[in-house]
Amino acid sequence: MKLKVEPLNPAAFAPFGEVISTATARDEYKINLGTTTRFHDISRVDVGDEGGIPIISIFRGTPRPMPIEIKMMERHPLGSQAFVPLSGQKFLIVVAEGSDTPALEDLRAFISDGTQGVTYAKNVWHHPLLALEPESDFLIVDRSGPGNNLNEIDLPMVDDTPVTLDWPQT
Ligand SMILES: NC(=O)N[C@@H](O)C(=O)O
Ligand code: NI
Repeated sequence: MKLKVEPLNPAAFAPFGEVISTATARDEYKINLGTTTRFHDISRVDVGDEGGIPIISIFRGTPRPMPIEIKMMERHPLGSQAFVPLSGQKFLIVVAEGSDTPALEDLRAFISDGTQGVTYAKNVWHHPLLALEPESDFLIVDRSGPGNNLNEIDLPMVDDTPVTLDWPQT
């Protein structure tokens, strides 16, 4: 099965979480004597269940071998997880609707233009980081704390072939 890669946009991504960009701030105003613009309250961090705390990490991602195969998904039942590219790099996002076992038809794929990050809402199925450009860093905001915050699942194959991607025509 080939999964169509869509340009990332807030409306399309809304069932899965939030797009993080200067265009998606809930408010925007000047601070610091007008020298800085605050893009305020872009995305929410939802990590407090079962005593979780928010932490900031950096993931240094390297591209997956091409053609990228989508063989598994994961979710974090106790917290959201945010990815922000730190050097304007594009990256791939694969998510699935619903909180039950994801079926292939529930999968959606998006590509960030490099100015956009994402927050996966708590318990949303997603593929672990899919970097597309040579070794690039991502700021991560997610949860540290007790309890199991990771479910993983293998995806079915069709005719012994894993899900691959149908990239937009450039
Ligand atoms: N394993 C880990 O911390 N990262 C994943 O959750 C991911 O979504 O990349
Ligand atoms: Ni994750």
